[in-house]
Amino acid sequence: MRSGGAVWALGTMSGTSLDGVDAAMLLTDGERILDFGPTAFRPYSPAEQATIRAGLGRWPGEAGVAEAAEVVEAAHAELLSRFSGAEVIGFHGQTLAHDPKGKGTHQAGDGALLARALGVPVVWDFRSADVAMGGQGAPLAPFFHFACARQIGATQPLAMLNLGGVGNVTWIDPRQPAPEAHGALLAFDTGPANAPLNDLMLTRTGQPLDPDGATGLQGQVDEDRLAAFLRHPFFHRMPPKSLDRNDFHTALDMGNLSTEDAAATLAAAAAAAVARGAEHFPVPVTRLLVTGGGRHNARIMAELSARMRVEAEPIEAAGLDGDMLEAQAFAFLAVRVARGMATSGPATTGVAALVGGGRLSQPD
Ligand SMILES: Nc1ncnc2c1ncn2[C@@H]1O[C@H](COP(=O)(O)OP(=O)(O)OP(=O)(O)O)[C@@H](O)[C@H]1O
Ligand SMILES: CC(=O)N[C@H]1[C@@H]2OC[C@@H](O2)[C@@H](O)[C@@H]1O[C@H](C)C(=O)O
Repeated sequence: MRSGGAVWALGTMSGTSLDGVDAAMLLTDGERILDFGPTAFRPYSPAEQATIRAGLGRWPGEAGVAEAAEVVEAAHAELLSRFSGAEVIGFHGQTLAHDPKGKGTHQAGDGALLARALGVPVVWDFRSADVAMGGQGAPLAPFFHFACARQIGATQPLAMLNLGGVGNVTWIDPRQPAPEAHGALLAFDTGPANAPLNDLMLTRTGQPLDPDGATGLQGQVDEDRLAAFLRHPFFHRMPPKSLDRNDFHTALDMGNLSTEDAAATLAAAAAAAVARGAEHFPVPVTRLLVTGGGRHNARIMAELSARMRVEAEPIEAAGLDGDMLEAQAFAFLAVRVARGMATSGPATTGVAALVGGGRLSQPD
């Protein structure tokens, strides 16, 4: 990869919802976004998804992990071979386990193998260095969110909220000179987002999600269960903080509630968790831009607008692509890693100092 100026980078994300792999091209110098390029999505087949699911919660060397990694690598190799012109690839891999204060963080998939298969340098293992230095290892998108805020011409503090399996929010002050600057960012995982709702829908209806929030829109929120959920110790921790996909499993038991009421309650829980998190924002935001699949859930969006002092808008309202933002983030971060720039800091992961995580593997 060239050492200066903007380059085309190709980023990927295989998220906690296990639906598939996103890939996106980005023209960037690691500071600014010069252009957005083509994007693509490759779903995991049910069999592939089952293999990955069997590896969830497992650590390198444990049963099922090698098989999950093979699925992840093959899916990425197939998807990424459809692109051309990238000088570097940012390969996130699939998080199987995340326990930053304990065993560490584990993303399945070998970037060195992909570099050889694709003939392009690959940056990967983005989270380990941050965890090794005492950080949460997540979220990592915030430095990219800062660049996005600049790119859309924001002049006042705003928030970008990703509602995937887990939720994560970035508070941004675009008046600061750079994401590393003191007071530019505050980021953290907000709580569970779609994962518990997907699990409920699958168990109760056989459908993998609540389409557009239609089921939740028909139900009533169980306020007692919501209040019990908000008593979880996670909400009493100061940010930055991060979550594993299943950290809230027992706190979100919907018992014998009807499917409609359970879906409404889980949608409200996702939104209430964000509102709780927003109490930590240094100053209130002028916009709440929502990315990730949860922005399609009308019940979650309505609950967000009701619980925050600002309307929740899909990030498309600002001209950004809510399906591809995470993949674009890892394209951006790959360029930063390759150029020795920081990818996280005290305000985004709680790490002691600015860190440039990630390993760079050359094709030969
Ligand atoms: N039309 C829709 N209606 C309701 N929910 C939807 C819709 N489309 C997507 N979702 C929800 O969004 C989820 C996928 O979101 P996304 O792709 O942002 O997650 P991810 O990137 O895998 O997760 P994470 O960001 O936690 O790693 C789906 O599992 C589903 O719950
Ligand atoms: C450990 C891990 O993979 N975390 C993911 C997950 O998905 C959403 C949320 O939990 C966030 O912390 C993170 O991903 C995004 C892309 C991030 O690092 O910014």
